[in-house]
Amino acid sequence: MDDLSKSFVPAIFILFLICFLSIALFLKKTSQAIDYWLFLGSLPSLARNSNRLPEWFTEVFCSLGRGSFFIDGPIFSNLKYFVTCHDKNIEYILKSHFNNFPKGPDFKQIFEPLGDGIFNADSDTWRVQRRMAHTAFLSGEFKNLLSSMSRRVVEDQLVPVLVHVAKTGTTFDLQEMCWRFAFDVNMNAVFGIHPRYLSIELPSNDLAEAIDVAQEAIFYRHTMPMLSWKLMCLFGIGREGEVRKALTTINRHIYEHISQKRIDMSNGAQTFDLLSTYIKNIEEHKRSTAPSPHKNEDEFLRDAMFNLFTAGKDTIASGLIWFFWLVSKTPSVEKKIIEELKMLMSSKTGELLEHHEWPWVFDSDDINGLVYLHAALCESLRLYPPVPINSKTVLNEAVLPDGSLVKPGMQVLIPFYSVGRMPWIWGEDCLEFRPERWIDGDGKLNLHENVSRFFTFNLGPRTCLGKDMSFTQMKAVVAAVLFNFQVEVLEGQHVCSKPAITLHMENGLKVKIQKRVM
Ligand code: HEM
Repeated sequence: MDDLSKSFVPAIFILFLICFLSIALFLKKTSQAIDYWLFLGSLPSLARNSNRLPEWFTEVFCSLGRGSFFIDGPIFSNLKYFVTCHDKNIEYILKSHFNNFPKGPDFKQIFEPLGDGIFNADSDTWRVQRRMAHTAFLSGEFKNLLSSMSRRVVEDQLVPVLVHVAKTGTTFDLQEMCWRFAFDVNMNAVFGIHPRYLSIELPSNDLAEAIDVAQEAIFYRHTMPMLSWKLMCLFGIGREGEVRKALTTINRHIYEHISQKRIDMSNGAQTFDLLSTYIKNIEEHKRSTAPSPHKNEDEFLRDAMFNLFTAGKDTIASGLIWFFWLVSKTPSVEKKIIEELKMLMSSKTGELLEHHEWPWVFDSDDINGLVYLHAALCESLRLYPPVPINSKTVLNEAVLPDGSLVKPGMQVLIPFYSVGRMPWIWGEDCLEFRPERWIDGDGKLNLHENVSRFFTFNLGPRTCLGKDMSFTQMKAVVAAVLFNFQVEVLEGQHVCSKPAITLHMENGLKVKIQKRVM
């Protein structure tokens, strides 16, 4: 063979191989509803859809017609995601084989502003946090505080603001009101503080703003290679520079609240917020002989409180805003909610509706038992789960109930958003807002039937601790708003979700309200 042929043969072989791989990969691309590129894997698809992951995952599941798929990163990277909305897989990962699916080291680094708080912790650190939080949430005093405080914030802050905008006929952003409400209620519940962020003047609040900055940066960390945001963090530039400043503000506020609380408690103040409960718990522990589980008490309290606060604030606001939007598009549901509230009011007061005082605020204990309102909230949380995607890391290789093989170090993504939108889980009418699916033939809530497919509050040992608290707060707001006001969502708005860890609206929800005439 001459020299020319010698160099031609390998070149032709390589060309043939490339053609073969390209055709194979092209075929894979067209059959999988998610692009697969030579060398790059599915990274281009992931990047293109990174600002609409919940919607994109839902589209992929529907076009594949099955509940799981893999996303491969570039050929030489170890990036590999397993995405699943298969109900049996979810139960396996979150419940029956919970220990094999921790949050993992990457999660902890991305969410490092949360410190060692409950969201960011695994194994023993998590167990300590979970035990303390569980005790605090279950206490009768805390539950009482929560229901009286939800009513107070609605009565003293939310309703007066809404009466004001109704009288002036002003257009306003309902999402912002929900944010402000959730901020105030959770400051009360966690720190025992009354910031009045929700008031007619719509004041600014540096803590609220700093938390938003930190949360946004955490979200964008998910979309970048770790090395790049870590370098930005090291040099304090871009979003990472803003996070540094935001964290200084957040820490200053939280440490101030902790030391003020200690002073108040040593002066004999009786408070039942979560911070007080934690401090009492730590003091009791010190009196026992057991070694303290906390290296630095204030740091422990800072992490614990910051986690509890962020857990409650954004989720409640998100749950509320999508609910109001769905109700505005479904007048039949609104009508039934108002009928239920009217009946409650008449039964409580014996008054004729025409004579009731306006605005009217319900007691949390009374509205907690309303069946249709509860069903409507569950239905909205199914379609718009405030935490749209949960993520876990695989510890040991496992074969999941649908036969998928997951390997150590792989990231598992569970899009709760998609779970609520799969016809094979919720039926062909899964995209309809139909609270009736939560009510049985006897007119009672059939939560039991939905327990194995409604994952909005997570499942298993890490189930949300604030579920009851969330319903109490959301019902208090919904009852006050819908019973007293007619909410008109302005036409022509583009309502879509914002890329974030919790599901918010990108452009808010502009509304006008007026007094409801019964
Ligand atoms: C509609 C409102 C809410 C929804 C949909 C919701 C949903 C969730 C979800 C999906 C998780 C699991 C997160 C994960 O594993 O990373 C979670 C955990 C948690 N939630 Fe909620 N949540 C809501 C409101 C609240 C409120 C008001 C609180 C009270 C402060 C709260 C406290 C917690 C806590 C402490 C955890 C951590 C549980 C653990 O890791 O052991 N949540 N929640």
